[in-house]
Amino acid sequence: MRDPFNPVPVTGADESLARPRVSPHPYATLLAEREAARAGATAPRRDTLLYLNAVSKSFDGFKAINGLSLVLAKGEMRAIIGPNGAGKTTMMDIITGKTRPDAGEIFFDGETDLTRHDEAEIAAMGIGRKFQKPTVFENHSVEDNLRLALAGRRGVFATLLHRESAADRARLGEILELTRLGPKRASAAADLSHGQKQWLEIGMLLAQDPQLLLVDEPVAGMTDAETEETARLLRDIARTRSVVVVEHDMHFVRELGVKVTCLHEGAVLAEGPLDAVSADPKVVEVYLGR
Ligand SMILES: Nc1ncnc2c1ncn2[C@@H]1O[C@H](COP(=O)(O)OP(=O)(O)OP(=O)(O)O)[C@@H](O)[C@H]1O
Repeated sequence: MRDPFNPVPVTGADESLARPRVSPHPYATLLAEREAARAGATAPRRDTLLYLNAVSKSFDGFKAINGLSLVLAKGEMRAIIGPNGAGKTTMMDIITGKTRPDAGEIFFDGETDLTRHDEAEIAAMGIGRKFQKPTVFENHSVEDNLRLALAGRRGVFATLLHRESAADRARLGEILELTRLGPKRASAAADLSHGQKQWLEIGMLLAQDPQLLLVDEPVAGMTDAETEETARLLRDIARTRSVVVVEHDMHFVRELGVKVTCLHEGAVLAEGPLDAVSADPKVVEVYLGR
């Protein structure tokens, strides 16, 4: 027979089911509410690859980054523009753990708090950074540069003992094709053009299979043809991973055809399609007022 005040049947097998229902303790209710609030607060960052909220960083009292908030979706490519000193490099330094922020939140892939990790850990998590100047091994062939990068995670001894697997060979072929360096695979890196060296370095980063690639002024010093090819290359890369590109060259940014964030004095001044951002009077003023 069922207890009319307790619809749970008394079976005897599980005594917990037989206990009468009581209202939760007010403290339990408070905890549940807090948990729900926390889940609500973290919901927006779950769908994002990179989440910066109210990030600040001062150098000797000067606010290089000042309440910067930025959200990058999984699989998104974003162009970051802004006049000299806007905080673009400092932002990249903070994301990659080279510089620690004074305040603010930075989450990677929804849940990982980047402010609790150092540079090496952040790189190992899948955030690759391409600096402006290419740093390839000049005396090695294109292929060997990529092989070293592919083997990078194994460590030096393991690399020396390692025999190239079919998977590595396939990946090498993919990266050569993606970076437009297939015909140059046997050439020494020293013999590549400036643009090709940049592509090789991008290929070396791809060998680490990053989820997020940060690229600092990739087309500085490139020919117009190389600049256009780099835009295509980055668009190809962004099919499988997220990319943040810092760039001054507006022709190149237009070629990328992605959402643009304009930084100024360490915060976001404007965000949206390039045409809208470049027509924004605030943006025009900071660029013309330089
Ligand atoms: N380590 C540091 N010590 C002191 N000041 C710094 C340091 N790093 C950056 N700054 C200052 O912070 C501000 C932002 O610099 P940052 O290099 O991030 O700008 P940027 O947008 O990358 O500029 P650019 O386009 O010229 O590379 C600048 O005023 C710079 O002088």
